[in-house]
Amino acid sequence: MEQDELRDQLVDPKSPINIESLLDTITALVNDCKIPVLMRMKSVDNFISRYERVVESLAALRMKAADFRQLKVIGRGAFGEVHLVRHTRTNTVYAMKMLNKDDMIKRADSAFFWEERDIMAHANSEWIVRLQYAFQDPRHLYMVMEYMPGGDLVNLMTSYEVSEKWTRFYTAEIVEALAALHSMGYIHRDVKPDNMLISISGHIKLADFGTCVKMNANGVVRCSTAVGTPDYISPEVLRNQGQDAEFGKEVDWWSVGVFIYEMLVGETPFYAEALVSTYTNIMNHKTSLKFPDEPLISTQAKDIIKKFLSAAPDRLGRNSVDDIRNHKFFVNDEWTFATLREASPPVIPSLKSDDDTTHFEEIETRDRDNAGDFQLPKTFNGNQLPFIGFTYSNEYSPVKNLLKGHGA
Ligand SMILES: CN(C)[C@H]1CCc2nc(NC(=O)c3cccc([C@H]4CCCN4C(=O)Nc4cccc(C#N)c4)c3)sc2C1
Repeated sequence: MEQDELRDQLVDPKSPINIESLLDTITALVNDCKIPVLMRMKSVDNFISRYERVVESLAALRMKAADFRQLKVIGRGAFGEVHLVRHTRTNTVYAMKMLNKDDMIKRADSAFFWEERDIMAHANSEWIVRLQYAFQDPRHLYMVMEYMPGGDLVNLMTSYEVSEKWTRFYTAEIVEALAALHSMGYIHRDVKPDNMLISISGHIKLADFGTCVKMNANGVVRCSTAVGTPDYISPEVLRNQGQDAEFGKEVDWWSVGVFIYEMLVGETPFYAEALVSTYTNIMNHKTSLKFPDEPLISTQAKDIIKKFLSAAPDRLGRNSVDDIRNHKFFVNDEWTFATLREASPPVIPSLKSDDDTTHFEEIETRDRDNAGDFQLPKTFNGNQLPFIGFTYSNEYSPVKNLLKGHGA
């Protein structure tokens, strides 16, 4: 490998040997070896005494949680929370997602975050929430993302009576967001109003990509675990519980059908008290899909819902997104799919300040006795290895500039 080719690799955010990944590696090795039992071995003890100080000074130079002031908890998921934070150096607010490494190691579930990191880091799309930084410490992964002060569409649906006009706008924006994600080669698999966030301008962005999976060359994924939220899950993903299923991006278009129905009717089409009944309704969607007499729903709205909530081979969007864009449901006199970004959204969030969180539900802080549940491993488990390479910064860090010969 030539000299300048190696240097290019060291500064390429997509290279597995970029400088951030190499610094992650030495940090992970020290943290995984700094265990009393292991340090009885001469080689480990010598290594730690040479590198422990180096890694500590490195951590002080790199991005860390202490660089951000925690303002409010604005969301919670299976392995962590999202906090509204303010970056002390730049005074900018961000949404910072923290994932607990212990939980992921314990449940052997420590790979799902790569898709989320890569999509938000490299999408470069106005339809996808942007990742500003990703970093880590021995206990957590951190994703510093743009703050979406309008909250999610669940919050909007509980705050307003959503008209067909509004539904048309938000559906069109989600169609463009999913088209962007699919064009990157990913399927979302958990499209639901919770993952549709409203920006300061009132336009929508897709968020929470933990369930995303990369399509193969034929545009399908083989994966048995049924991922997603019951109400929005497609029949083909449900049917192949456990077995090795093959499905494509049309699973996301099914969820859009559920979303349109929910915005217009006020509840999801296959909802039932018992989860197993919801599944039955989804499997029998041909007969279970019903439209109530109230509220009145236009024929074109019913038509597009039926075309999304149909069997995978005939589902709208299966062949091309244009089949969706050309559906008569979207015909209106204010915008087209080409001018959507310039159209004025139904709701422009009213905000008193850059850290206004009124559009987010109150979340009780979970007082986890952090000290309690963290025990030092007894031997080398390599618990830090799954997270090497996660660190990312979308600006040139001083180190990268140095390597590129631009000076500090
Ligand atoms: C089972 N395995 C395979 C994996 C399947 C996928 C998966 N996803 C997880 N995900 C989480 O553990 C998690 C943690 C915090 C927040 C959130 C979301 C859910 C609530 C809000 N949220 C979110 O991402 N919000 C967000 C995102 C971006 C910007 C803004 C703002 N403003 C807000 C999710 S854990 C896990 C296990």
